[in-house]
Amino acid sequence: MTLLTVEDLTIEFPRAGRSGDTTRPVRGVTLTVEPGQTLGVVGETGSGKTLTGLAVLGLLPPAAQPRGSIRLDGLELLGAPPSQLRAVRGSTIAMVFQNPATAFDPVRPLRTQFERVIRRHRGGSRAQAGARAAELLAEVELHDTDRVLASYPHQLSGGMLQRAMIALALSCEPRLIIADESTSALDVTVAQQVRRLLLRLQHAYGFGVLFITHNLGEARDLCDRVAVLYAGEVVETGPVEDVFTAPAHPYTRALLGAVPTVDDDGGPLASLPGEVPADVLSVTGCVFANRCPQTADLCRSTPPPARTLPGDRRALCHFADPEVAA
Ligand SMILES: Nc1ncnc2c1ncn2[C@@H]1O[C@H](COP(=O)(O)OP(=O)(O)OP(=O)(O)O)[C@@H](O)[C@H]1O
Repeated sequence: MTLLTVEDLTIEFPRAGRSGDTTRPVRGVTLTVEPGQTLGVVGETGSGKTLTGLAVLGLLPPAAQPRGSIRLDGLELLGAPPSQLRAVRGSTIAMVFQNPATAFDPVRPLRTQFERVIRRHRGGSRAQAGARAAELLAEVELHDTDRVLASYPHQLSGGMLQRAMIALALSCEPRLIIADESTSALDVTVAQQVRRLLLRLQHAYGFGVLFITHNLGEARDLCDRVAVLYAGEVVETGPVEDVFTAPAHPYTRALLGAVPTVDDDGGPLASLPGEVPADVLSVTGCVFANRCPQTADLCRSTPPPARTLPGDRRALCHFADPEVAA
């Protein structure tokens, strides 16, 4: 069974000071994650990546009004009671954040924090939880476990803390890990080590990963499939190698054109000429039309359909064509 299915997810916010008026920074997002698979969610800043991840976690800001469907192992999460969502977050889904320092309590040593989480999940004594914490730290290649567990967060390097956070995430034996820019704050070498670690753990434990990043090189390094977001919509999805070697959507082509060498340490997305329309809801056709090098009259008048392409791919474009890029 598919692990995570997000279907037609739209997130609306009331517009400040304008009664009845709304913004819709996420519109019609559909994506899936299979067990043991990593789906990369890539896109420029403000494209809706984080809101999509927060919606899966049931942690959207209170003003957000989501609709659509988010199913985890077949269980509908959108609209589920808060107690059920808390239970899912404590067991089935874990989150790895960009800044591990903020995920840990700064005034408690790691041992206390690990023990609390492990005992909440598994029960048992403090000694048993401490032993499990040491096992988990060894699993993420932090070997001086006594010293690490006795440390306060500020006493560890960013890379060590990120590994510790992955260990904490593993402690609940998650089926899905949501990693939001989880290596962006690390230097290139440490970031790559952490990505390799995630891959190794994924093979060992079989969890799925929703990997949110603005870095195409990172997505290519880690992911099986990719979903490209533009202005709140998934404009292209497919197997990562196929999408990156022969992108079907002009936006994906433009992104890849802006980063000529998408290798292991490929940089962040370069900015493209032009801007996302200030009010995407007032756009009658395709929201990328004002920046697209291939715009036709049809693009300005009619929203593009999600076109299914060979090779388990989809693109939101009237003229989607993976051959164009080849
Ligand atoms: N609490 C909120 N109220 C209203 N609008 C919001 C709120 N949070 C986010 N948004 C809108 O949603 C858009 C998408 O935000 P999101 O954080 O998902 O983008 P992102 O793709 O993760 O960007 P980044 O890479 O910069 O984190 C934002 O540009 C903003 O317009």
